[in-house]
Amino acid sequence: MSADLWQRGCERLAAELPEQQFNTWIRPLPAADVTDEGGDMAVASVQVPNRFKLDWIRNQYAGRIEAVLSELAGKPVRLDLTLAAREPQAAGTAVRAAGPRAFAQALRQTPAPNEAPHPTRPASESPTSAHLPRHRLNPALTFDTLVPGRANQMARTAALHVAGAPGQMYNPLFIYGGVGLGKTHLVHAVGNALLADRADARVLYLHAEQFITDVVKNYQRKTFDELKAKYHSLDLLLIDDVQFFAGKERTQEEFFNAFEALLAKRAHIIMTSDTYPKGLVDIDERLTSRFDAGLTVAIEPPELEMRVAILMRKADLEGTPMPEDVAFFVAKNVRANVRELEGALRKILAYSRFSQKDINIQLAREALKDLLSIQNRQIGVENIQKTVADFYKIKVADMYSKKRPASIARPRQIAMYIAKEMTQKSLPEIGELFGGRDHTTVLHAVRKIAAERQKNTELNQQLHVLEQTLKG
Ligand SMILES: Nc1ncnc2c1ncn2[C@@H]1O[C@H](COP(=O)(O)OP(=O)(O)OP(=O)(O)O)[C@@H](O)[C@H]1O
Repeated sequence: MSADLWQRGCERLAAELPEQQFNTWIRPLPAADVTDEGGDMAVASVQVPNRFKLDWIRNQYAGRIEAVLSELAGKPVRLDLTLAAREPQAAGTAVRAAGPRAFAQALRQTPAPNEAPHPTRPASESPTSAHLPRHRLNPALTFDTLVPGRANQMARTAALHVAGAPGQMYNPLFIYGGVGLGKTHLVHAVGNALLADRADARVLYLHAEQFITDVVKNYQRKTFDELKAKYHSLDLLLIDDVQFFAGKERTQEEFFNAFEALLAKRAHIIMTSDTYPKGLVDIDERLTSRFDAGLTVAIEPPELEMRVAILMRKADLEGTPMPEDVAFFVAKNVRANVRELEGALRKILAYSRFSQKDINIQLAREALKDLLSIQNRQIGVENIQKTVADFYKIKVADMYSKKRPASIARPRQIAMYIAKEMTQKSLPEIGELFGGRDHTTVLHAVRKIAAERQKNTELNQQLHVLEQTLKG
């Protein structure tokens, strides 16, 4: 594969995209590392400096980048976006963008001072810079483009309600769920809907990480009044991934102040997180109890019919309708979350465009060959987590949460043990899938349960039932 593929791709994108968009999002990216995957597919790996940029590029440009690279390479090229490691991690290592936990963990590894998460990021590079509208909403993420279904019914209904009557019921609204299930999409939808209704509404979308950055900046400059003026004057504050506040005391304090001020003047606050308020760790109780004081709703992984609907809808939006039988085939095989569905769809579209063949099951099977062969070989960790959580009557979210009571920690260890026994995944991969835990935690769980199984017949029996269910 030609080493300058990325360079040529960028030249093409520079010609195609508006200059400002190209300069903001594509030009600053480091050159991709392009590798062949089994000959008929290549992977272009690109490190992105932060999660906000990563999500934005994935949502806005990934399809286009893949299409351009595929055309230039003469074969399908998959784009693999990863979060670049921050100092002080060794240069060249990357934190895979598998979920907020992994990223939060990377953040926590940054050195003192306690709250200086981005010592190396120049202000001009921040996603809060003038390249974006002040509210920082992505106009593509609306209620119209969000496919409804059982999995998001409660959250969507509550969000619609808030968009229609902010500052009244369900304040604050707390939305939680696993990665890639549409939390970010939903909060943007509320902001966009409110602005469509009232163009002068003061709305702000922020990833929690950006709030932290703001607090640090104002702390250094001793400009807390500005910070207050900015946040306390809003009508709607949308704040994503609040679990990132963990361990950041000063940020929590400022957020608490903003929170109280906004509620007092009946502005609305919507937050998202990877776990429910009481499941948050290293966040002051004073805050978590307030998070829970309005309405807390979960977004679950979508069921089969919803996955089919999402695929068909997104394919339509791309201008390449997907036949229903193909959508069922893909949805049956790609189950983890919507982001993965989007990835599968992109692969199929790129494959179809490149080979100039219509989309059918055969083509989908070829495009998703790698993914399907992995799945056929092994039972998914997600399935293990669900089965074990059902069996011990805990929430699936507890599998990724940092909660430690024995009633949760034990089923989690059992799930890790089964994941090691029944899948091909490595200890670090399993740790990652259990909320970004260290591989030594997984190893400890595996050894502990394996040893106990020898002595404890009741546990052995339970494990047996679980294993049969999973094989079933
Ligand atoms: N119901 C849905 N209909 C259409 N698109 C969806 C739906 N749910 C999620 N998506 C899409 O899936 C992708 C991932 O969603 P989103 O970024 O909102 O997930 P998230 O829950 O915020 O994940 P994370 O915790 O990783 O930030 C987005 O491109 C979003 O538009």
